[in-house]
Amino acid sequence: MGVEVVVENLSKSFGRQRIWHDVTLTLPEGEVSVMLGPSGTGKSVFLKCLIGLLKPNTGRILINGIDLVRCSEHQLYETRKLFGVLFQDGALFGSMNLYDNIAFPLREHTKKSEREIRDIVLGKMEMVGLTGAETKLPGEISGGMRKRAGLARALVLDPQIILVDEPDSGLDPVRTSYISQLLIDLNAQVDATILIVSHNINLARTVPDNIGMLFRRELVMFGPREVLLTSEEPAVKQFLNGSRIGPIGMSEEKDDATMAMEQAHAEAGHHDGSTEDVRGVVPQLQPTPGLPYRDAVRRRKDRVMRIIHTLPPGARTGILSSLDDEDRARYQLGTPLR
Ligand SMILES: Nc1ncnc2c1ncn2[C@@H]1O[C@H](COP(=O)(O)OP(=O)(O)OP(=O)(O)O)[C@@H](O)[C@H]1O
Repeated sequence: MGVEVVVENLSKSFGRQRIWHDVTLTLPEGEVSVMLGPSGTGKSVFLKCLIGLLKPNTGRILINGIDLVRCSEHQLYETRKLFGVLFQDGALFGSMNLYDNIAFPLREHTKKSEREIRDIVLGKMEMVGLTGAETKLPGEISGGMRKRAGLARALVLDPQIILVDEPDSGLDPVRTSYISQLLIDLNAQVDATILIVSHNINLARTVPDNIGMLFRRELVMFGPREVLLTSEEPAVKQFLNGSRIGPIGMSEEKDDATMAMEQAHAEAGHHDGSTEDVRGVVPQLQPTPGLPYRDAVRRRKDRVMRIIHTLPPGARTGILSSLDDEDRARYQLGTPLR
């Protein structure tokens, strides 16, 4: 299972340029979180600080009791092994085919035989829907496929924390929905802690368990998805609606069988992730039918129900209306009026 990441009073400047300060949040173990924010607010810098590629000026980043800001080089090296990172462009080597790109971390960091490597690489390629593309070069495939290949490579060392920088960048809305579904499916299968940096509203509405937002060099908020999605905070409302009014200034063909299967899933009530001018809390994506249940869902419900009395009314309503009869019995809430 994924590990918890605790960030306390983190600040980062480059020279005299303050990027953000006093950022405090916890990425709960095995849950999916999204960090939103307008361009240039330092989301990528935040990811790089988490993995130790950039050093924050003050604050702590605690993982398994180790503070990454102050630990030794050896501890940082060891802790980094817990991470898998998908960079914006996939960061693939242009001269290597997908198989060798994905095998690269295994050949660099492990003593596994080529036979073991083959099993792992093909397994991860299947997980991200790239079976059969082993010999393709990164330059020969679409942006969506490159993201998938980058994700497969991020997964080969079985990370407990997965950082994803703008999975939607350069993708059309349909491919973005597929990547969204893939991230939820991955979480169901590997139960890793996932942090996604994005400014895609649909992805933020439908994928994460928790959402935060950076704006004006601060973390405006971070918490259960229902809090941000029902927030009256002007910057948050404006951002979610993609409006100019507010404080923020200026692959592939699908075959018939797949289409029929997806239609059947939709008719069976599986939400497809689309949101058309929807306000407030929309249903969260669920794993594709046939995949395991996301363990994070139960853990998050327990966690959120413990703090629900501290949350704003809109968030409380959103959380309570997402509970089914079994949940209501579990949390001793009685039967709602229908
Ligand atoms: N290594 C660096 N040295 C100096 N300044 C940097 C460095 N890395 C990032 N910055 C600055 O930090 C600021 C935040 O950049 P960052 O890429 O984190 O923003 P972002 O929120 O991820 O933006 P976008 O959504 O457009 O990708 C920018 O002003 C950038 O120029």
